[in-house]
Amino acid sequence: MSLKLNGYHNAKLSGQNGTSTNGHANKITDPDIGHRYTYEVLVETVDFIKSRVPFEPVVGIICGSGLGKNQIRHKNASDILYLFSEIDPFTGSLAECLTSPIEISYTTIPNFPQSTVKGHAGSLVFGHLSGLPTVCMKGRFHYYEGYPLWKCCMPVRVMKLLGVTHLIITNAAGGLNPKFKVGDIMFVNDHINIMGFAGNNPLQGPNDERFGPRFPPMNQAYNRTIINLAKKVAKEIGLADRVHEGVYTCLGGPNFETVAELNMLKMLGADAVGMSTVHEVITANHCNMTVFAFSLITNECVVHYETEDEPSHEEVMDVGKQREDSLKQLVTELLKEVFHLGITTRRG
Ligand SMILES: O=P(O)(O)O[C@@H]1C[C@H](O)[C@@H](CO)O1
Ligand SMILES: Nc1nc2[nH]cnc2c(=O)[nH]1
Repeated sequence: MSLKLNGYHNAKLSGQNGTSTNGHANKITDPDIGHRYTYEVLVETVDFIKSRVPFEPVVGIICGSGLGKNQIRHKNASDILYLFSEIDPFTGSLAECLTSPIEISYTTIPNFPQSTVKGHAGSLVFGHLSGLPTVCMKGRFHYYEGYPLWKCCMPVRVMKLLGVTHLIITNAAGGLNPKFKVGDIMFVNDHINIMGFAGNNPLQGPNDERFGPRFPPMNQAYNRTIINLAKKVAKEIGLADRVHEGVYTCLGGPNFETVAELNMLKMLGADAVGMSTVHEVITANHCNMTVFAFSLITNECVVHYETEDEPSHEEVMDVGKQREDSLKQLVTELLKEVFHLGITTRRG
């Protein structure tokens, strides 16, 4: 059977020549786990990107809902889209902070999934941020779009192969912690992988040691030094009373949670809930990237039946728009500090 994925034959995605930890050849027959991106397929994607971008990014940024939606103005209709006018450094989406940007639409990148969600533009933007070569994902992939977790996380491995050592992951999330207000920022210090409890993990299936180990640790998934730097930077730019630290959890979505579910998540120790990030963080840690993640609290979770407020994606995007200037300033200033200190990757 020959299925087509983004114009590339399934066979190309299912070579499965990764090393199995028990020494046996990987013979995949289960159709659900047999169509992953092999190392070689990702190299093909990376080669395409490298042929269009004249530098290697060291910083990767994944823009959350509402934080990566604006289209950069284009000079022509080709697959590489050059910015031609100067943009105010603190207006527009996070990607607009990049100087001399080169934007590549996901639709033109071999093997890349496509964005289907409002507020997720669907392109990679390359440029410099705080003087550092950076790639920014304007639009991420979610499980509820119909993508399996390994596919949602494919761009993380692409970034790794492009040279990215430090990944900044942003998301929009509902606040479970009663201290959190709409518009606050939560630096993620840990997560609860609820989808993983049921065995749904982006690393499920054959392990290719060229990416990372079969059994990666996750107890230091979020770089402590960067969280502390982010707190310092937040203070310096006047955000001290709007930032918190906390535990993020992700559900599959697309529906927002019931009152009973939210109360359960609170009891479990989650401070914010969203529909992304956890699997990206797992994939990034697996391949030895240094991770910093933060949530923009776009709504307060409704934990009482008497409350009539309802969350909506429109509200999520509106809050993203309102807070994007602060977030951009935070990321820009933080990056200066991170690379001044020279923080190394997890495994040296
Ligand atoms: O991509 P993120 O995690 O920032 O988006 C959150 C979760 C849903 O995609 C969306 C709901 O409004 O916001
Ligand atoms: N699951 C979930 N995702 C969100 N993204 C933004 N707000 C929310 C929320 O309340 N719940």
